[in-house]
Amino acid sequence: MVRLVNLSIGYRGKSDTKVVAQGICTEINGGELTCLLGANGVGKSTLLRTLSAFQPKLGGEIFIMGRELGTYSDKELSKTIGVVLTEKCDVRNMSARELIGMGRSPYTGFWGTLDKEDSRIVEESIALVKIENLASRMVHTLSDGERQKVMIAKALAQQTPVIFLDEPTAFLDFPSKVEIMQLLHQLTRETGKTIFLSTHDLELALQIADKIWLMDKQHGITIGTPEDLALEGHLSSFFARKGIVFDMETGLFRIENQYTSRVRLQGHGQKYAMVRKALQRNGMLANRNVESEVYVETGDLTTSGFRINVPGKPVIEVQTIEELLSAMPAVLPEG
Ligand SMILES: Nc1ncnc2c1ncn2[C@@H]1O[C@H](COP(=O)(O)OP(=O)(O)OP(=O)(O)O)[C@@H](O)[C@H]1O
Repeated sequence: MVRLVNLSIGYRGKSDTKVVAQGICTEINGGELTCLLGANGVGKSTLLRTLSAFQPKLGGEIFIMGRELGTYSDKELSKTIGVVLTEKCDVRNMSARELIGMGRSPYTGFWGTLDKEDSRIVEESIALVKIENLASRMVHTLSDGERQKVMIAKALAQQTPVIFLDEPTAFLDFPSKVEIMQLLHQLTRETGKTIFLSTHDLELALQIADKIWLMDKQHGITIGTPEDLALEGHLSSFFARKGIVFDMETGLFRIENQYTSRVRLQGHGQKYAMVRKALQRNGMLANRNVESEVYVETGDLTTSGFRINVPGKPVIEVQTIEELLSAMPAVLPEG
């Protein structure tokens, strides 16, 4: 669907040229959700803007459905690529439904009058993004997240085979982030669309994307399924920062804890997992393999409370993890 041949992107100034990335040779497949990840300023927006023909490339070629981007007319382009960028659109006196209707403009006549079929597609797009409640609102009264959803609906109404989105989940609350990513993923599956988006929502991308592009100043762009990137060590090295570790078991990142003491746990299931999490968050390395004289019986969901066992002392029983956390420092030697 999208093929990049030796693409260079960046900014041509009057006296100098700023190259943001070069030598990009790769493809974006149809029917797949591809997520572009990278640190602030690495060039994600520049790449998306270049692929959307909003800014000129520095060199190389961009083929969209077999044709070089430069050979498309504006009208052809608007029937081929739907774009959702981060720039705020300054529209006043227009309802969300009317703005979404503008997604139909490549198909309507000069006056932009929507026929029955256009209106049906607009309503369908509104329903897909689940913003029926926003459709009649004026665009300038919407919150950032609400407006973002409207822009996504507009891109859907445009019915293009390719959609590029720059940080579509940036302003959304967590359930909306998940919903939008799932919707985009489902669209690639059901309609064979090519959807390429940039995001800082790492965890979500790793769980939902078919392909991940890691963009990095040092290595350029590394591409693969989230799982291949994990196995090949790209994810851990890409996000190698103090305090962040890639957990191979879950395939997700977690915050590294600094442990000052250790304690053995006995138990299983959810209660075991939550006790482990709480103790580790508080600097106590805790699991069933740790060797320590003091140990905590977490029990399971059929038992109540938690039991702290200290050699030579009566068992301490507590009811909540909060109580457990306050009791532990007094019974646990450091180190
Ligand atoms: N108009 C411009 N002229 C010159 N340089 C620019 C211009 N716009 C952006 N840049 C620079 O290009 C580089 C890439 O910026 P870009 O906005 O593409 O990064 P990004 O990966 O999208 O970042 P973020 O995650 O913060 O949105 C940065 O160094 C930025 O300062």
